[in-house]
Amino acid sequence: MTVNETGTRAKAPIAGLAPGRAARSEGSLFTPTQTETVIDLKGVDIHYGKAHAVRDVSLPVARNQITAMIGPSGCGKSTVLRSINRMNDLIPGAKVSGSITFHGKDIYASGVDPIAVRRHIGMVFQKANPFPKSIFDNVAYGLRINGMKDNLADRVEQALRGAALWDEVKDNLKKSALALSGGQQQRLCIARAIAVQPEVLLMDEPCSALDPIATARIEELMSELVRDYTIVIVTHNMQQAARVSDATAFFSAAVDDAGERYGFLVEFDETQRLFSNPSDSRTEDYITGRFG
Ligand SMILES: Nc1ncnc2c1ncn2[C@@H]1O[C@H](COP(=O)(O)OP(=O)(O)OP(=O)(O)O)[C@@H](O)[C@H]1O
Repeated sequence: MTVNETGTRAKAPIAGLAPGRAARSEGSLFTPTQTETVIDLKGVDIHYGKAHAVRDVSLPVARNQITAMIGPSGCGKSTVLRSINRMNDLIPGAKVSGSITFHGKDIYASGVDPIAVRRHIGMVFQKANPFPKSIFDNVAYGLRINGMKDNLADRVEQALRGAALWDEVKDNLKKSALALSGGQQQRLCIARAIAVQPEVLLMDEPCSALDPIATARIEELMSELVRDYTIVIVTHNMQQAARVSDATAFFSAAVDDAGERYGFLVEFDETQRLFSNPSDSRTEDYITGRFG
């Protein structure tokens, strides 16, 4: 993603991205048609060492939509999310196979720089993780390391405005980020993520450490951000998925014949339909609380 003269976002290919590999699986049950597919997972398998943690996931992510991933603990939601911007590369023994494309280009192709991938596909974590630096320096961090140092103050302001935090911090930009409340810290992390103008934001349970008021604020913010960004969120909170997302992927876990536990995608559909009329009984059992 590059910033043009008017400050609007323009798509730019990631240097070194080659055309996508052939997909191995048959695709998911539902393809969002309203907007273009930005990220496309096809037949994705993820191992941690010998453990085959996630099996055969196919999932298209549509532009300017919120795609939610829900499911019981340990079914692989975070693992799949991390594979979308190559964060799993940082985990020793983690291996992703199958095809994950960004605008049709394979993000795992040789020659693709994972740091460039993460600049286009940013991430916000479960627990707000501001650096022990000032509010300004937290937001400026990614800009500096990516060489985006022109108009630094303006870019920081825009990111803080985009994360709905500017009015609360504009007079205290030199204050330590660690002095902010939990909800403010999470919005600061969102500002840090959007400062480098990514196209996609991955959010791994961004509200799980927040109180209901701070959670509502982040949910409201997500509905504003989705006008400019494509968002994928992992959440334990089904009500949250139902409230904020356009499409929902329900994951579950099973044990294979060898006794090994693995996660897989059960159903992917428009959020409203998945929650009101799921096509798989396992989804219905989960959303109605009968899962056991
Ligand atoms: N860093 C890691 N090293 C080894 N195994 C891991 C690692 N992270 C996750 N796993 C394993 O992969 C599987 C899926 O875990 P993951 O955290 O992706 O599930 P999840 O659905 O996000 O769970 P939760 O909702 O509890 O966060 C689990 O069996 C887990 O133990």
